[in-house]
Amino acid sequence: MIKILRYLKPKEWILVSLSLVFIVAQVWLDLKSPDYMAEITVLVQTPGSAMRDIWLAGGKMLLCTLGSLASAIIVGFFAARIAATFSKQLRSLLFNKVESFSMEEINRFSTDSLITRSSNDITQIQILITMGLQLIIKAPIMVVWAITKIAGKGFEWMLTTGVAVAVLVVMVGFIMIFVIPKFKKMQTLTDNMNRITRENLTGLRVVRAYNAEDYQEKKFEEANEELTGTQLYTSRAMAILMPVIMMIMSGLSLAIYWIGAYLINAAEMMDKLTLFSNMVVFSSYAIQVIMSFMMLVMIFIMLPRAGVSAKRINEVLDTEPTILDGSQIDGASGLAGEVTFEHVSFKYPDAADYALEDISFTVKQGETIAFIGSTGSGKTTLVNLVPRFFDATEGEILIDGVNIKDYSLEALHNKIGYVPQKAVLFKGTVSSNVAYGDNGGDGFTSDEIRKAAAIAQGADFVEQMDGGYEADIAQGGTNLSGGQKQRLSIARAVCRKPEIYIFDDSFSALDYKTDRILRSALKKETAGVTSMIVAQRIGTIMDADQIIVLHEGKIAGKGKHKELLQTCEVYRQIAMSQLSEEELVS
Ligand SMILES: Nc1ncnc2c1ncn2[C@@H]1O[C@H](COP(=O)(O)OP(=O)(O)OP(=O)(O)O)[C@@H](O)[C@H]1O
Repeated sequence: MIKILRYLKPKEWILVSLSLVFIVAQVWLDLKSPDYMAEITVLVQTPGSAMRDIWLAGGKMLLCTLGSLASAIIVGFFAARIAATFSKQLRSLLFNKVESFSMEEINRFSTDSLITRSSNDITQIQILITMGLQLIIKAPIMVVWAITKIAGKGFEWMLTTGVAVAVLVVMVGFIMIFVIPKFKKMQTLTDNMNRITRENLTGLRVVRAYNAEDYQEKKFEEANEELTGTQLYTSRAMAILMPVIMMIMSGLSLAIYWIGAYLINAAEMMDKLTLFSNMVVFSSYAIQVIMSFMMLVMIFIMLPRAGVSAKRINEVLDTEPTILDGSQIDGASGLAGEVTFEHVSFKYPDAADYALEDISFTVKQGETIAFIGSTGSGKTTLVNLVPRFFDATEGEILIDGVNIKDYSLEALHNKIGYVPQKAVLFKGTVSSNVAYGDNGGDGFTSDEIRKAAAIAQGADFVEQMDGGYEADIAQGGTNLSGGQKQRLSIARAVCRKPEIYIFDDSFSALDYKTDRILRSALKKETAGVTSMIVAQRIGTIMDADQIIVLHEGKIAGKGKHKELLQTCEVYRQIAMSQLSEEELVS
């Protein structure tokens, strides 16, 4: 918990210091009140006291109470401000950190856990600061101060107060031993709940189509029950704790007055008044001591859960991304768009086997290289190494003669127009989706957006949409068909005018005719740009300058379509399953 406080800004520390001043003032005022009460008690018991003096003492007591109230309100305001700005700061830090993560770190934490850490965990810290700042500072000061006030005012009363505090400490300790592990579990269970809810919402169509509502509900119910059970356990423990503290507090008052009655009874006439006044004052201070312990208990309730949350947030913030930024901006001159793999092997983190082994090839500027192979042969993995979504385990990848690790990530990504297997669209408009991101230039003009959409064969359907290029796109592009989404995704890559295109099975959602027209438009309009194409269809890649046939992560064949038909059995089998006899021999 302490570690996370390093993210508090100086301005917030100033507010914490000011809160400290007001809290000390509040404690002083709270502990001053009983002194005036003792004064009033003595005045009332002393014959011939002036009414004016009683009013004066009463007035001072009232001022103390009002002062304490004002201080509490001010501290409350400060605490709310510190908590809100600190949460904002943590949210931004987490967001930026997660953005710098490679797929390895994201998979390690899991998306659901990262969402809980950025929302629920931060809320726990916010609650602790809002409610706890006052208590954390006030309780210890109050305990020490109140004890010094009552010290020496009567051994019997001190002993009674000591016993009450001891009972309280044992009770709280006992409950905490059982409750703290549950708080830790609660955050993991919240992750689990988020995972199931998210899975259900994103896969809703499949859930319905397969009548899997009951199955999903059962999964949800199990997670929900477990979370509720844990919450109930902790709430019940706390529900026992509070009345017990109140009982100890009332019991202590009763014991002080009871002991007081005996002491006053046995005392000389002259000492009775002093003893009575001491008893009244002592009981007030003793209540303050117990109240302070009660505050400490509340801190103990909030602290473990917030502590767990702080640890989870720190875990993310302390994680160093495995993909480190280089500094190079430009590649070797005259090589714009050249990609070389030199004996590249790759193993997914925690995987036993290599997904790619000893891959070597070079594709020159303006050429098209295609990757084909059975499902799971490593095609996506291979192209994902180029934008450094993962780093190669062995070997080197060069772009324009420079190792991709030496480029700044921004410069590297500016060279690439990446179209993923599954089109990703963001909430906004057609234009904002096509002119997405930054390519290191001055942004994109509407002509460039239209041209990119036309090359991607998307102009016709965009113009028919309500609002054309300003038409709304729902989150995830749910108001578009698969092929339309894919075309906008391709237009986005075209619009940034990259040196290298990466099409990861990006044409599969298009019909054969559109696929062919789109590729010929791309070839014509973007001559000089290197293309790396992953495809399942032979028709999509048979014109490529170079085809790499992958089989179980290794290169099974390399060459042009006709050569491969002669030399590569894997390729021939794929081709035979897709092309007619005439197409094969032509
Ligand atoms: N994130 C991951 N973690 C661990 N293993 C993975 C991961 N992604 C893919 N793999 C494994 O790596 C291998 C290659 O997967 P890849 O997605 O590259 O295949 P692919 O040829 O693109 O398949 P497809 O044509 O079905 O898209 C597969 O065996 C797969 O199980």
